[in-house]
Amino acid sequence: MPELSGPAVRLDARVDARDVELALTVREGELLAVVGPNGSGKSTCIQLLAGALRPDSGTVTLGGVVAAGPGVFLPPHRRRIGYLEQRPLLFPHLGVVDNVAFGPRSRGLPAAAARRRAGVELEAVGLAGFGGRRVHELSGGQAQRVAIARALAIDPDLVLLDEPFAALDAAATPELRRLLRERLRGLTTVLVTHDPLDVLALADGVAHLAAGRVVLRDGVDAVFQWPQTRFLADFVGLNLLHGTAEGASAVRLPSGGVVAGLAEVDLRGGGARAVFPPGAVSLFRDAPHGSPRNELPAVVTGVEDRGLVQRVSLDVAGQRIHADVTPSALRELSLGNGDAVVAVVKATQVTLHPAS
Ligand SMILES: Nc1ncnc2c1ncn2[C@@H]1O[C@H](COP(=O)(O)OP(=O)(O)OP(=O)(O)O)[C@@H](O)[C@H]1O
Repeated sequence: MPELSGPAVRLDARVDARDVELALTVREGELLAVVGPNGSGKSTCIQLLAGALRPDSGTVTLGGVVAAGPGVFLPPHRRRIGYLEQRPLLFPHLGVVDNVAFGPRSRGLPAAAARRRAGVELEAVGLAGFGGRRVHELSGGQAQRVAIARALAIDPDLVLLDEPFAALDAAATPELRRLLRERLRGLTTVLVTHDPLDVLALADGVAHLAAGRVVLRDGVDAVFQWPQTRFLADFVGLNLLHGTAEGASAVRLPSGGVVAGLAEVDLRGGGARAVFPPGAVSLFRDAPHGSPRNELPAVVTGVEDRGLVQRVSLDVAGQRIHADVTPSALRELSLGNGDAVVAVVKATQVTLHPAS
């Protein structure tokens, strides 16, 4: 079979007035998370891809087609892009099914076929039977599901997600993340987010933007274990251990240890990650007897004074985690680099995620 030529998305474009110059590629079927501080260029990135903004120089290539470049500019409706924003922005004068059918219809599908397609998409987001509803009869979470159905009903070449859960109440978010994870499988996607859990649950890779430039492009595991910038370290703020799923509620590390936790999504075997905050880790010189908790043999690789807490960096058989301990606990343990310790974490403080 011939190799697919080039990435699904290639952005290499400059917007003079914003001093934004972004260069990045996204592989076919990859979900790339774009993160960065306020004003770093995340929205500009989305606008360039969507066709809401024309670059002053450079090119935007989508599926091998130049969408923007010297003498070329495809407006949004000529790009096959599924767009999901913080707010669902449904047409208030149309019913649910017509909101979803609008895209396929305006791309030339006959009315009946477009409505059939809309029905399939609504069913896939758990809203079978909601087609006849009015938009104002939906909850915030249901409206966002309709927006997902609408975004995917056009068979997009590229899906853009701009803080898709930011406006939802926290209780609705895990279910929607699960749904998006399932619905986006195999679709090339760019996700802008301020939430590390979105990155964990959805992303294959991460692009870190600062001052209008891509300063780092890395895999999710690497970003969590070895954040290369202060921003990323603060952004992730969580420990991640990579391994393979062991049953429904544990991850087996390559070194052999097992970390039990709580799984939001069915792990289904294969790669899996255990995630927990540094504050959930206690350190001991020797394994505490009879503890039902996760115990991980580790070696101290550094101690950083963070004011109220001391952040201890630990090597767990080649993977890195952090423990936040009080200054007095650190003094009691009198820890130094190279010391062997046992890191203990309660299973209820560990969440487990499938690794894509
Ligand atoms: N409409 C605009 N006109 C001129 N400059 C703009 C405009 N929108 C954004 N900028 C500038 O472009 C740069 C990138 O902004 P952008 O909105 O892309 O950042 P962002 O990462 O999305 O920020 P946030 O997290 O606050 O949404 C910033 O310096 C910003 O001030």
